[in-house]
Amino acid sequence: MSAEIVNVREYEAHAKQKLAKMSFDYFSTGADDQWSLQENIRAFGRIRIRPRILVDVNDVDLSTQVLGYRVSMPIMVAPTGHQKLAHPEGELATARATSAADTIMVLSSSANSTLEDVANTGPGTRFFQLYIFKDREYVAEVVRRAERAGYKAIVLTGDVPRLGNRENDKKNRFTLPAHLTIANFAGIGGRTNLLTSKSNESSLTTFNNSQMDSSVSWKDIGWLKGITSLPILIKGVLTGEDAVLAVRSGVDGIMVSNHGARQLDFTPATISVLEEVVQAVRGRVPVFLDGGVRRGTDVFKALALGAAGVFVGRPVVYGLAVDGEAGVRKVLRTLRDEFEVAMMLSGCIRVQDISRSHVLTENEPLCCSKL
Ligand SMILES: Cc1cc2nc3c(=O)[nH]c(=O)nc-3n(C[C@H](O)[C@H](O)[C@H](O)COP(=O)(O)O)c2cc1C
Ligand SMILES: CCCCCCC(=O)C(=O)O
Repeated sequence: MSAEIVNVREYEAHAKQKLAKMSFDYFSTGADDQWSLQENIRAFGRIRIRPRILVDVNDVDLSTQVLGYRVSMPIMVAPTGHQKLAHPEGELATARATSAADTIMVLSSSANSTLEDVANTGPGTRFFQLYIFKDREYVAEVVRRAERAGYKAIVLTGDVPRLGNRENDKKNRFTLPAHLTIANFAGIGGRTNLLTSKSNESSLTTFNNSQMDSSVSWKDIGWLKGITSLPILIKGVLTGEDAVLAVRSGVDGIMVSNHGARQLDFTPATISVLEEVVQAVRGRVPVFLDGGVRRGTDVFKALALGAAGVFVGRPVVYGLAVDGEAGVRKVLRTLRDEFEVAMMLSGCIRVQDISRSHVLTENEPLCCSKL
Protein backbone atom coordinates (compact mmCIF):
# COMPACT_ATOMS: atom_id res chain seq x y z
CA MET A 1 0.00 0.00 0.00
CA SER A 2 2.64 2.44 1.13
CA ALA A 3 4.62 2.00 -2.13
CA GLU A 4 1.88 3.72 -4.14
CA ILE A 5 1.96 6.75 -1.89
CA VAL A 6 4.30 9.48 -3.06
CA ASN A 7 3.45 12.41 -0.81
CA VAL A 8 2.09 12.79 2.70
CA ARG A 9 -1.28 14.20 1.64
CA GLU A 10 -2.07 10.90 -0.08
CA TYR A 11 -2.04 9.11 3.26
CA GLU A 12 -5.28 10.79 4.30
CA ALA A 13 -7.50 9.01 1.74
CA HIS A 14 -5.89 5.64 2.54
CA ALA A 15 -6.36 6.25 6.26
CA LYS A 16 -10.02 7.04 5.67
CA GLN A 17 -10.49 3.65 4.01
CA LYS A 18 -8.84 1.84 6.92
CA LEU A 19 -10.35 3.56 9.92
CA ALA A 20 -13.75 3.49 11.56
CA LYS A 21 -15.66 6.70 10.82
CA MET A 22 -15.54 7.83 14.44
CA SER A 23 -11.74 7.56 14.52
CA PHE A 24 -11.12 9.12 11.11
CA ASP A 25 -13.42 12.03 11.91
CA TYR A 26 -11.66 12.57 15.25
CA PHE A 27 -8.27 12.73 13.55
CA SER A 28 -9.17 14.70 10.45
CA THR A 29 -11.72 17.33 11.34
CA GLY A 30 -11.53 20.73 12.99
CA ALA A 31 -13.79 23.06 14.94
CA ASP A 32 -17.04 24.72 13.78
CA ASP A 33 -16.93 25.52 10.04
CA GLN A 34 -13.35 24.29 9.73
CA TRP A 35 -12.28 27.53 8.03
CA SER A 36 -8.96 27.56 9.87
CA LEU A 37 -8.43 23.89 8.98
CA GLN A 38 -8.39 24.79 5.28
CA GLU A 39 -6.63 28.09 5.87
CA ASN A 40 -3.67 26.38 7.59
CA ILE A 41 -3.00 24.67 4.27
CA ARG A 42 -4.08 27.45 1.88
CA ALA A 43 -1.85 30.05 3.52
CA PHE A 44 1.28 28.06 2.70
CA GLY A 45 0.15 28.19 -0.93
CA ARG A 46 0.21 31.99 -0.91
CA ILE A 47 3.91 32.15 -0.02
CA ARG A 48 6.37 32.03 -2.87
CA ILE A 49 9.98 30.92 -2.79
CA ARG A 50 12.86 33.02 -4.18
CA PRO A 51 15.50 30.45 -5.10
CA ARG A 52 19.17 31.26 -5.57
CA ILE A 53 21.07 29.32 -8.21
CA LEU A 54 24.62 28.21 -8.88
CA VAL A 55 25.37 27.51 -5.26
CA ASP A 56 27.44 24.40 -4.53
CA VAL A 57 24.90 22.27 -2.67
CA ASN A 58 26.83 19.00 -2.82
CA ASP A 59 27.13 18.76 0.95
CA VAL A 60 23.65 19.78 1.98
CA ASP A 61 23.03 19.26 5.69
CA LEU A 62 19.49 19.20 7.11
CA SER A 63 20.45 18.75 10.73
CA THR A 64 19.86 21.36 13.41
CA GLN A 65 19.61 21.82 17.18
CA VAL A 66 16.41 21.99 19.21
CA LEU A 67 16.85 23.09 22.84
CA GLY A 68 20.43 21.85 22.53
CA TYR A 69 19.50 18.45 21.10
CA ARG A 70 20.69 17.54 17.64
CA VAL A 71 17.98 16.45 15.22
CA SER A 72 18.51 15.13 11.70
CA MET A 73 16.04 17.67 10.31
CA PRO A 74 13.89 20.55 11.61
CA ILE A 75 10.76 18.39 11.25
CA MET A 76 9.33 16.91 14.44
CA VAL A 77 6.26 15.03 15.60
CA ALA A 78 3.46 17.07 17.20
CA PRO A 79 1.49 15.65 20.14
CA THR A 80 -1.68 13.93 18.95
CA GLY A 81 -4.01 12.03 21.24
CA HIS A 82 -5.50 8.57 20.97
CA GLN A 83 -3.08 7.05 18.51
CA LYS A 84 -4.27 3.54 19.36
CA LEU A 85 -7.46 4.43 17.48
CA ALA A 86 -5.22 4.65 14.41
CA HIS A 87 -3.18 1.49 15.00
CA PRO A 88 -2.93 -1.10 17.82
CA GLU A 89 0.67 -0.04 18.55
CA GLY A 90 -0.29 3.64 18.63
CA GLU A 91 2.26 5.93 20.27
CA LEU A 92 4.78 3.08 20.62
CA ALA A 93 5.04 2.71 16.84
CA THR A 94 5.24 6.48 16.42
CA ALA A 95 8.02 6.67 18.99
CA ARG A 96 10.07 3.99 17.24
CA ALA A 97 9.61 5.61 13.83
CA THR A 98 10.50 9.06 15.15
CA SER A 99 13.68 7.74 16.75
CA ALA A 100 14.59 6.00 13.51
CA ALA A 101 14.24 9.34 11.76
CA ASP A 102 16.49 10.84 14.43
CA THR A 103 14.07 13.56 15.37
CA ILE A 104 11.85 14.56 18.31
CA MET A 105 8.44 13.20 19.26
CA VAL A 106 6.12 15.07 21.59
CA LEU A 107 3.97 12.60 23.52
CA SER A 108 0.40 13.81 24.08
CA SER A 109 -1.28 14.05 27.48
CA SER A 110 -4.13 12.27 25.71
CA ALA A 111 -1.98 9.31 24.68
CA ASN A 112 -3.35 5.79 24.99
CA SER A 113 0.12 4.57 26.04
CA THR A 114 1.87 5.30 29.30
CA LEU A 115 4.79 7.66 29.07
CA GLU A 116 7.02 4.93 30.53
CA ASP A 117 6.02 2.44 27.81
CA VAL A 118 6.84 5.04 25.16
CA ALA A 119 10.21 5.76 26.81
CA ASN A 120 10.92 2.02 26.92
CA THR A 121 10.61 1.68 23.13
CA GLY A 122 14.28 2.67 22.99
CA PRO A 123 16.55 5.69 22.89
CA GLY A 124 15.23 8.94 21.47
CA THR A 125 14.71 12.59 22.32
CA ARG A 126 11.14 13.02 23.51
CA PHE A 127 9.13 15.87 24.99
CA PHE A 128 5.95 15.48 27.04
CA GLN A 129 2.89 17.60 26.21
CA LEU A 130 0.98 18.69 29.28
CA TYR A 131 -2.57 19.73 30.06
CA ILE A 132 -3.01 21.19 33.52
CA PHE A 133 -6.02 19.46 35.00
CA LYS A 134 -7.74 20.52 38.24
CA ASP A 135 -5.96 17.88 40.33
CA ARG A 136 -2.60 19.65 40.50
CA GLU A 137 -0.93 16.97 42.61
CA TYR A 138 -1.82 14.36 39.98
CA VAL A 139 -0.46 16.62 37.22
CA ALA A 140 2.74 17.29 39.20
CA GLU A 141 3.26 13.54 39.61
CA VAL A 142 2.84 13.00 35.85
CA VAL A 143 5.48 15.70 35.25
CA ARG A 144 7.81 13.97 37.73
CA ARG A 145 7.19 10.65 35.97
CA ALA A 146 8.09 12.27 32.63
CA GLU A 147 11.31 13.61 34.14
CA ARG A 148 12.21 10.22 35.59
CA ALA A 149 11.47 8.49 32.28
CA GLY A 150 13.89 10.76 30.45
CA TYR A 151 11.65 13.24 28.63
CA LYS A 152 13.67 16.36 27.79
CA ALA A 153 11.05 19.12 27.89
CA ILE A 154 7.47 19.88 28.86
CA VAL A 155 5.22 21.31 26.15
CA LEU A 156 2.42 23.13 27.93
CA THR A 157 -0.65 23.45 25.72
CA GLY A 158 -2.31 26.78 26.38
CA ASP A 159 -5.25 26.76 23.98
CA VAL A 160 -7.62 24.26 25.61
CA PRO A 161 -9.31 25.96 28.61
CA ARG A 162 -12.27 24.05 27.17
CA LEU A 163 -12.59 21.82 24.16
CA GLY A 164 -13.37 23.38 20.77
CA ASN A 165 -16.70 22.69 19.08
CA ARG A 166 -15.98 19.59 17.04
CA GLU A 167 -19.27 18.75 15.43
CA ASN A 168 -18.27 15.40 13.95
CA ASP A 169 -17.17 14.12 17.36
CA LYS A 170 -20.53 15.25 18.71
CA LYS A 171 -22.48 13.53 15.94
CA ASN A 172 -20.44 10.35 16.36
CA ARG A 173 -20.76 10.55 20.18
CA PHE A 174 -17.02 9.97 20.33
CA THR A 175 -16.03 7.36 22.93
CA LEU A 176 -13.01 5.15 23.49
CA PRO A 177 -13.34 1.38 23.17
CA ALA A 178 -13.15 -0.36 26.55
CA HIS A 179 -9.51 -1.45 26.15
CA LEU A 180 -8.22 2.13 25.67
CA THR A 181 -7.70 4.93 28.17
CA ILE A 182 -6.02 8.30 28.46
CA ALA A 183 -3.24 6.23 29.91
CA ASN A 184 -1.35 8.81 31.95
CA PHE A 185 -4.49 10.29 33.46
CA ALA A 186 -6.51 7.12 33.98
CA GLY A 187 -6.77 7.92 37.69
CA ILE A 188 -8.66 11.18 37.12
CA GLY A 189 -11.35 10.12 34.68
CA GLY A 190 -9.12 9.17 31.76
CA ARG A 191 -10.73 5.76 31.90
CA THR A 192 -14.35 6.14 33.00
CA ASN A 193 -15.12 9.53 31.41
CA LEU A 194 -14.19 8.29 27.97
CA LEU A 195 -16.29 5.16 27.83
CA THR A 196 -19.68 6.76 27.49
CA SER A 197 -20.91 9.97 25.98
CA LYS A 198 -23.89 12.05 26.98
CA SER A 199 -26.41 12.62 24.24
CA ASN A 200 -25.08 15.05 21.63
CA GLU A 201 -21.69 15.27 23.33
CA SER A 202 -18.28 13.77 22.65
CA SER A 203 -16.79 11.96 25.63
CA LEU A 204 -13.72 14.18 25.18
CA THR A 205 -15.96 17.11 26.08
CA THR A 206 -17.26 15.23 29.12
CA PHE A 207 -13.72 14.48 30.26
CA ASN A 208 -12.49 17.96 29.50
CA ASN A 209 -15.38 19.72 31.25
CA SER A 210 -14.94 17.67 34.39
CA GLN A 211 -11.13 17.68 34.62
CA MET A 212 -9.61 20.68 32.82
CA ASP A 213 -8.49 23.61 34.96
CA SER A 214 -9.92 26.55 33.03
CA SER A 215 -8.32 29.01 35.44
CA VAL A 216 -4.80 28.31 34.15
CA SER A 217 -3.00 31.57 33.32
CA TRP A 218 0.50 32.91 32.70
CA LYS A 219 1.26 32.76 36.42
CA ASP A 220 1.02 28.97 36.21
CA ILE A 221 4.21 28.89 34.17
CA GLY A 222 5.75 29.84 37.53
CA TRP A 223 3.95 26.91 39.17
CA LEU A 224 5.25 24.56 36.49
CA LYS A 225 8.79 25.88 36.81
CA GLY A 226 8.48 25.25 40.54
CA ILE A 227 7.80 21.54 40.05
CA THR A 228 10.22 20.73 37.20
CA SER A 229 13.67 21.66 36.03
CA LEU A 230 12.85 20.62 32.46
CA PRO A 231 12.68 23.34 29.81
CA ILE A 232 9.14 24.50 29.08
CA LEU A 233 7.65 25.23 25.66
CA ILE A 234 4.30 26.97 25.42
CA LYS A 235 2.05 25.69 22.63
CA GLY A 236 -0.80 27.67 21.14
CA VAL A 237 0.63 31.16 20.76
CA LEU A 238 -0.90 33.10 17.84
CA THR A 239 -0.17 36.76 18.68
CA GLY A 240 2.82 38.99 19.33
CA GLU A 241 1.21 40.05 22.63
CA ASP A 242 1.14 36.49 23.96
CA ALA A 243 4.64 35.87 22.65
CA VAL A 244 5.89 38.76 24.80
CA LEU A 245 4.02 37.40 27.84
CA ALA A 246 5.48 33.97 27.18
CA VAL A 247 9.03 35.29 27.12
CA ARG A 248 8.39 37.34 30.28
CA SER A 249 7.02 34.28 32.05
CA GLY A 250 10.32 32.49 31.41
CA VAL A 251 9.45 29.80 28.87
CA ASP A 252 12.27 28.24 26.89
CA GLY A 253 10.45 28.16 23.56
CA ILE A 254 7.20 29.00 21.81
CA MET A 255 5.07 26.89 19.51
CA VAL A 256 2.93 28.91 17.13
CA SER A 257 -0.12 26.67 16.84
CA ASN A 258 -3.90 26.79 16.47
CA HIS A 259 -4.15 23.17 17.62
CA GLY A 260 -4.58 21.96 14.06
CA ALA A 261 -7.71 24.19 13.84
CA ARG A 262 -9.50 22.01 16.40
CA GLN A 263 -10.07 24.71 18.98
CA LEU A 264 -11.09 28.24 17.89
CA ASP A 265 -12.24 28.49 14.28
CA PHE A 266 -11.34 31.64 12.30
CA THR A 267 -7.95 31.93 13.89
CA PRO A 268 -5.47 32.78 11.16
CA ALA A 269 -3.27 30.14 9.62
CA THR A 270 -0.24 29.61 11.80
CA ILE A 271 2.14 30.42 8.93
CA SER A 272 0.39 33.81 8.56
CA VAL A 273 1.15 34.88 12.13
CA LEU A 274 4.57 33.28 12.49
CA GLU A 275 6.46 36.44 11.58
CA GLU A 276 4.49 38.56 14.07
CA VAL A 277 5.47 36.16 16.83
CA VAL A 278 9.10 35.95 15.68
CA GLN A 279 9.39 39.74 15.63
CA ALA A 280 7.87 40.06 19.12
CA VAL A 281 10.25 37.43 20.51
CA ARG A 282 13.35 39.15 19.11
CA GLY A 283 15.47 36.02 19.23
CA ARG A 284 15.14 35.52 23.00
CA VAL A 285 13.73 31.99 22.67
CA PRO A 286 13.25 29.67 19.68
CA VAL A 287 9.91 29.82 17.90
CA PHE A 288 8.43 26.66 16.37
CA LEU A 289 5.34 26.18 14.21
CA ASP A 290 2.74 23.53 13.56
CA GLY A 291 -0.42 23.48 11.45
CA GLY A 292 -0.82 22.50 7.83
CA VAL A 293 2.76 21.39 7.16
CA ARG A 294 2.38 18.89 4.32
CA ARG A 295 5.37 19.51 2.04
CA GLY A 296 9.09 20.05 2.31
CA THR A 297 8.50 23.47 0.78
CA ASP A 298 6.17 24.28 3.73
CA VAL A 299 9.03 23.49 6.10
CA PHE A 300 11.32 25.70 4.04
CA LYS A 301 8.80 28.58 4.11
CA ALA A 302 8.36 28.33 7.89
CA LEU A 303 12.11 28.42 8.45
CA ALA A 304 12.48 31.38 6.09
CA LEU A 305 9.89 33.25 8.18
CA GLY A 306 11.84 32.58 11.36
CA ALA A 307 10.78 29.19 12.72
CA ALA A 308 13.49 27.11 14.37
CA GLY A 309 11.62 23.97 13.32
CA VAL A 310 8.17 22.60 12.57
CA PHE A 311 5.94 19.92 14.05
CA VAL A 312 3.61 17.70 12.07
CA GLY A 313 0.33 16.29 13.41
CA ARG A 314 -2.19 14.61 11.11
CA PRO A 315 0.20 13.20 8.46
CA VAL A 316 1.93 11.18 11.17
CA VAL A 317 -1.38 9.77 12.40
CA TYR A 318 -2.45 8.91 8.85
CA GLY A 319 0.88 7.18 8.22
CA LEU A 320 0.36 5.25 11.44
CA ALA A 321 -3.17 4.24 10.42
CA VAL A 322 -2.08 3.03 6.99
CA ASP A 323 1.07 1.15 7.85
CA GLY A 324 1.97 1.39 11.55
CA GLU A 325 5.60 2.19 12.32
CA ALA A 326 6.56 1.82 8.63
CA GLY A 327 3.91 4.36 7.67
CA VAL A 328 5.21 6.95 10.14
CA ARG A 329 8.76 6.30 8.97
CA LYS A 330 7.70 6.90 5.39
CA VAL A 331 5.83 10.11 6.25
CA LEU A 332 8.90 11.51 8.00
CA ARG A 333 11.22 10.30 5.25
CA THR A 334 9.03 11.85 2.54
CA LEU A 335 8.96 15.24 4.29
CA ARG A 336 12.71 15.02 4.86
CA ASP A 337 13.42 14.24 1.21
CA GLU A 338 11.15 17.03 -0.02
CA PHE A 339 12.78 19.48 2.36
CA GLU A 340 16.18 18.47 1.07
CA VAL A 341 15.06 19.11 -2.50
CA ALA A 342 13.64 22.52 -1.48
CA MET A 343 16.91 23.47 0.20
CA MET A 344 19.09 22.38 -2.70
CA LEU A 345 16.93 24.00 -5.37
CA SER A 346 16.93 27.25 -3.35
CA GLY A 347 20.68 27.26 -2.94
CA CYS A 348 20.80 26.49 0.78
CA ILE A 349 23.45 24.17 2.17
CA ARG A 350 22.62 24.45 5.87
CA VAL A 351 19.35 25.07 7.65
CA GLN A 352 20.83 28.38 8.86
CA ASP A 353 21.23 29.49 5.22
CA ILE A 354 17.45 29.68 4.81
CA SER A 355 16.67 33.37 5.19
CA ARG A 356 13.83 35.84 4.98
CA SER A 357 14.97 36.80 1.50
CA HIS A 358 14.12 33.29 0.28
CA VAL A 359 10.35 33.90 0.47
CA LEU A 360 7.72 36.43 -0.51
CA THR A 361 4.53 36.60 1.52
CA GLU A 362 1.21 37.60 0.04
CA ASN A 363 1.74 41.21 1.15
CA GLU A 364 4.95 41.61 -0.80
CA PRO A 365 5.15 42.46 -4.51
CA LEU A 366 6.59 39.85 -6.83
CA CYS A 367 8.98 42.13 -8.60
CA CYS A 368 11.80 44.41 -7.78
CA SER A 369 12.93 43.05 -4.45
CA LYS A 370 15.87 44.57 -2.58
CA LEU A 371 18.79 44.69 -4.99
C1 LIG B 1 -6.04 13.90 16.27
C2 LIG B 1 -5.32 15.03 16.93
C3 LIG B 1 -5.10 14.99 18.29
C4 LIG B 1 -4.41 16.03 18.90
N1 LIG B 1 -4.14 15.95 20.23
C5 LIG B 1 -3.42 16.93 20.81
C6 LIG B 1 -3.07 16.83 22.16
O1 LIG B 1 -3.36 15.86 22.83
N2 LIG B 1 -2.37 17.83 22.70
C7 LIG B 1 -2.01 18.94 21.97
O2 LIG B 1 -1.38 19.86 22.53
N3 LIG B 1 -2.32 19.05 20.68
C8 LIG B 1 -3.01 18.07 20.08
N4 LIG B 1 -3.31 18.17 18.76
C9 LIG B 1 -2.80 19.30 17.97
C10 LIG B 1 -1.43 18.97 17.37
O3 LIG B 1 -0.46 18.92 18.36
C11 LIG B 1 -0.98 20.02 16.35
O4 LIG B 1 -1.09 21.29 16.92
C12 LIG B 1 -1.75 19.96 15.05
O5 LIG B 1 -2.15 18.65 14.73
C13 LIG B 1 -0.90 20.52 13.91
O6 LIG B 1 -1.63 20.59 12.75
P1 LIG B 1 -1.57 19.48 11.57
O7 LIG B 1 -2.40 18.34 12.03
O8 LIG B 1 -2.17 20.23 10.42
O9 LIG B 1 -0.13 19.12 11.35
C14 LIG B 1 -3.99 17.15 18.13
C15 LIG B 1 -4.23 17.18 16.76
C16 LIG B 1 -4.88 16.14 16.16
C17 LIG B 1 -5.08 16.18 14.67
C1 LIG C 1 -7.84 16.53 27.65
C2 LIG C 1 -9.01 16.94 26.88
C3 LIG C 1 -9.14 16.26 25.58
C4 LIG C 1 -8.12 16.70 24.61
C5 LIG C 1 -8.12 15.78 23.44
C6 LIG C 1 -6.83 15.74 22.72
C7 LIG C 1 -6.67 16.89 21.87
O1 LIG C 1 -6.02 17.85 22.22
C8 LIG C 1 -7.31 16.94 20.58
O2 LIG C 1 -7.12 17.94 19.87
O3 LIG C 1 -8.06 16.02 20.24
